[in-house]
Amino acid sequence: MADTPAPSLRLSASDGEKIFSAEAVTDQPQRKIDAEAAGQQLLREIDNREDVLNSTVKKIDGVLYELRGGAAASDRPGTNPANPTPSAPIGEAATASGAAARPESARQARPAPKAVPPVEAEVRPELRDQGKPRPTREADEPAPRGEKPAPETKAEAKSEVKDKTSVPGMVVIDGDRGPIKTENRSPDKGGSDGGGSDGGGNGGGGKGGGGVFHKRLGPVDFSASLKAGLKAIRQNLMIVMVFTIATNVLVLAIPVYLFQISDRVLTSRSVDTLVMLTVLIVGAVILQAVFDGIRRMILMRTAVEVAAQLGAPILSAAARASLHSNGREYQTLGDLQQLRSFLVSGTLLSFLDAPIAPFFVAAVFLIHPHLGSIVIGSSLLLLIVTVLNQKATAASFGEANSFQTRANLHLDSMSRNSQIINALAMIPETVRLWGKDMAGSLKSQVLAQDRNIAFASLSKAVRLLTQVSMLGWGANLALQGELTGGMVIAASIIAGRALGPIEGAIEGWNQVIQSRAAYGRITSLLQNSPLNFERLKLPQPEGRLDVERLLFVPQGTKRVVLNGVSFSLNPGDSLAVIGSSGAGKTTLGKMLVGSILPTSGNVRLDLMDLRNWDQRQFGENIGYLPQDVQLFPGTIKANIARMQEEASDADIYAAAKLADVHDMIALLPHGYETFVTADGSPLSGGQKQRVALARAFFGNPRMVVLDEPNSNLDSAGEVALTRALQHAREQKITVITITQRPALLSSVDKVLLLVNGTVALFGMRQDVLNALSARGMNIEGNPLAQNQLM
Ligand SMILES: Nc1ncnc2c1ncn2[C@@H]1O[C@H](COP(=O)(O)OP(=O)(O)OP(=O)(O)O)[C@@H](O)[C@H]1O
Repeated sequence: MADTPAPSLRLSASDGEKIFSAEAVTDQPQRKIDAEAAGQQLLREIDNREDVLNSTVKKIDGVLYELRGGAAASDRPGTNPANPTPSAPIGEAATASGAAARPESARQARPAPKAVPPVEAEVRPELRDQGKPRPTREADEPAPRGEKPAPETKAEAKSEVKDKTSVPGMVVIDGDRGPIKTENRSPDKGGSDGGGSDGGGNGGGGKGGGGVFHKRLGPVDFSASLKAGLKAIRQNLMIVMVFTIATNVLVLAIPVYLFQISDRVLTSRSVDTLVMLTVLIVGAVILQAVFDGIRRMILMRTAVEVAAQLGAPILSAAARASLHSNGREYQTLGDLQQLRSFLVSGTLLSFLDAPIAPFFVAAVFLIHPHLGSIVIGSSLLLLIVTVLNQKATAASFGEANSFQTRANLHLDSMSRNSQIINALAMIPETVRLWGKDMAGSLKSQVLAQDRNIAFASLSKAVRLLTQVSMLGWGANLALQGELTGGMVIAASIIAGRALGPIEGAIEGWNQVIQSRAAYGRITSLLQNSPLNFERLKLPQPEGRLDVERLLFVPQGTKRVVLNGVSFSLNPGDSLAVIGSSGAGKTTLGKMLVGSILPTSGNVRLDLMDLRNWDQRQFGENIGYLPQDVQLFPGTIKANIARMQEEASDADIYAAAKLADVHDMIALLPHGYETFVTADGSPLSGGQKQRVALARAFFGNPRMVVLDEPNSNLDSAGEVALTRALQHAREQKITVITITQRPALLSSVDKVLLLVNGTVALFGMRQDVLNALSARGMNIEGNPLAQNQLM
């Protein structure tokens, strides 16, 4: 027996599959007993290995489950009785099929052909996330009963992950990942979301009425963000105040030291007392430095916290508010910067030190009432200086700020138009425009700062004179024996500490004014933002459009751009808006997508006024190609997907296909991954327009407005555009095309002729064209030229 070699068990792997094989190797198979013993040992070995393999298979199942996006725990293979493909114990598989049999669950672990949706099958390979795990169920294998289907797209997978990881009380502001805490309102309030079956993250893909409710990230609440920001400031300031008190108490160490040296050490001539005092004071000074450092660090973190809490809400609110202005609201981000600077400034520290000043005054009083009176008199004088300083500088600082705001707007417009500025050699003119406001700002600043510096110097002089008079009068008192020399010096130092905050406040007064104004603007922007008001979530629109008596008189003008414009479109209708230049077509187009609001009248999508739609839901259900196409710095892929990170490749491809730009993109060296800069390079004007067209069609919108979509297109582009319009018609998308060219008219059902902001003709295409020719007019509504008549 001892000579009998132990049977060996070999596990081998081939072709990526784990193949279980066992070989019992014996030198003397004729010895029955040995063979039996070897056989039993082999079986034991097999049992052990089975356990190992079973647990491995379970792990693989777990990984597969995770890769499929996480079904309910009860749906895990092997844990759900309804699941027909539980992890088969290895032993059973081996018994059933012999040594080479592959367990069922191991077969599942084998990389399987992907279940690719038809549209995705055509996507270029680089569009897919290479190397990322995909659902592995074989295409022809039915989903086990009770098992949630694996997500087909990245977006679905991500949205499921998001659902799983969402933290109660933390709501992400649309388009932002900032840590903004808002009230945890139920995202499903306002009706059923239809099970969220359309996948809110896919930009609304697969929508189109039928009672499917909108699903979105959650309500925004800028007031809550503001409150959270202020709460962070308040809480931190309370902690800072504790350290401030400690620091100020420890500041007394030096005067106490002086006092003790002159009155105790020098009189007793005790070195021991001196050493002990020095050790104590050194400790106090170090502690004071540490406390001071800590409070500055807390303030610095408070500034960061405020920026993190309010940055995203301010930008969101500014973006929304700029709809009705020239974009100056964006400068509120600069106000946030101002607030941050104030939070880490010495001026704030002076203000924090101020409440402790009365205690210092009291300490001086305790040393001698005369000296205390001098300090109080000086404090009152400094307060008067403070008030005068505020009155003398407030107007000039305000003026400087408003000039600065205007100069910033010029700067912004220069950066946006840098190409035209360079091409037309307009640099001197634009710099002059900026310079005029900048000069105004600097002039006002100089005036204000001159006064501020004068008052600051005055306050400094008052403080120093106070100390001098205290020393002088203190010496006099000392001569009379009412005080010791040490007490006089200590009183002078403490007085300096009492008056310091007032002096600091005067010096930093400009900052106080600016920060107060900045805070006011931030508060007003966040509290008045229309995004604060949660709208009822409606079913996805079908694309019915009603325009009722639109009047538009731009703010500050008396010009009537649109007057009594009314018309209606059914879902799937296509309309061409024609008319001469300046007739109001673009204005009408902007009004249809809600980017400008009418002076009076209504635009309704599925009967609901645009003003009452939830903005996010509305945006996801419409498409817009503006006359002046602008792309965002990013890849073509991201631009088509409206910069949505969670957009699926299939949706991007579908939009590109619908807009007929896939072939054009495919010819670019980096395809969909081509990076587009802010000025649109490396795309040509026509290519930019076509990418923007795909962006307009992204997410299967129900209504699309195209403003001069063929203005930059060549004939191939025009053919592609016509095909896109046909696609849209098949998809029952309501399309409004603003055009001055006859080429697109063949792709629309209806035509609206706008003349001087009023509807001159509206009806079926042929009827309108007949009416035009009967009146001897071209499609711009102008009389036909002689050669056109012939
Ligand atoms: N905010 C505004 N302030 C003042 N005037 C405006 C404003 N918006 C539009 N207008 C005026 O309204 C008229 C119509 O402009 P709109 O851009 O809608 O014309 P359009 O028909 O699209 O012209 P085009 O075909 O040349 O683009 C123009 O005369 C324009 O100057």
